[in-house]
Amino acid sequence: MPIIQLSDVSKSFPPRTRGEQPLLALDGVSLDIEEGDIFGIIGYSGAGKSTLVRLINALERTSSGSVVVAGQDLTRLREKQLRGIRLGIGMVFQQFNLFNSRTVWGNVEYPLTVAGVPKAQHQQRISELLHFVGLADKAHSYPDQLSGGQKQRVGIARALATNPSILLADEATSALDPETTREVLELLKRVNEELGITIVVITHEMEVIRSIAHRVAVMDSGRVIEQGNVFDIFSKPQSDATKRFVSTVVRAVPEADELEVLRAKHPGRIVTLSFSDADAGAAVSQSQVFQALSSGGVGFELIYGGINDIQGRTFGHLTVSLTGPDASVESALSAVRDLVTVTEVR
Ligand SMILES: Nc1ncnc2c1ncn2[C@@H]1O[C@H](COP(=O)(O)OP(=O)(O)OP(=O)(O)O)[C@@H](O)[C@H]1O
Repeated sequence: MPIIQLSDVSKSFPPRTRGEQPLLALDGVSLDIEEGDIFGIIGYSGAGKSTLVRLINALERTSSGSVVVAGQDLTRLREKQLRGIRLGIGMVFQQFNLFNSRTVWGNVEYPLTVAGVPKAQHQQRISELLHFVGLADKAHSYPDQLSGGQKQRVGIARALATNPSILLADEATSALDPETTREVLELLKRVNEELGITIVVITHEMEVIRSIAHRVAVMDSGRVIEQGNVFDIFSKPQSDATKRFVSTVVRAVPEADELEVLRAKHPGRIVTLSFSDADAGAAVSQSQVFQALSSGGVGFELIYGGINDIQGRTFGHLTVSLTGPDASVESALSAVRDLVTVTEVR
């Protein structure tokens, strides 16, 4: 049973000026997010990600379709019941949203007070949370005395204060440098693994998806255009938008301008060989591929690409230039096609 289930969800906003069409921010979105998962949602600006988050944490209502969170259909609940649902969902924001006038301790205490947790329990809970995020020594600092990464750690501690079962991280690392991003993503991973909290990560950065997500949905113009486990999406993206996202972290097929440079240097026939450990016998087939290529007097040179590791599994795209008599190249390639995917580079 998924902990979050969206079925055919649409959300439209009234037009900004009279006579215009309503704006369809979400258009028939269906998603199942399993308990214990780290689920990534990626899309460019305006794709509908934030709207989706606001439906999951019950800040907005759907125009049609249903949102079920922890077994409760939010579209059927009253405002008072929705408040209960919100308590079970922690939020982490891009701009941290801390109270600058309160200390780190005060920021983490705030949700405990709002939730009516007895004062006598605050001390232990806050201290536990600050230890968990590695900020026990900053309890009495104010946000403007902290680095971006430290601020986001406070944001995470605050989001965890009331023991939510779900954490929504909306562009949580987008304001951070790459090194700090890695630290915050590692912390989110610990939140998932050690505390068993389901995490929904909203981002426009594929590197974030690669680093921590188990499953991912790609959004474009209010729709989910592709979804699946992260390895499959990275190794075999289907839609153009997904391919563009993947190409930001994976060198697959050379772009037109790169190809021009490669062609000038390598006169042979250029093909890309795509490997994946999901293909049967992949470990063996790499050496078989190179044997097959070099047989029959065919020369080959690796000119572009690389092998990628996604959560312990490998795939790669290697572009090679093949030289030799046409018939030999063709026969080598037909043997190779039995082992891996071969794409002609034109
Ligand atoms: N309250 C609103 N009223 C009118 N239009 C809205 C409202 N909220 C969002 N939209 C519109 O819905 C579309 C989706 O916006 P949304 O903020 O969900 O996208 P996003 O993928 O989160 O983008 P970003 O990363 O820029 O926030 C946009 O065209 C946006 O202008």
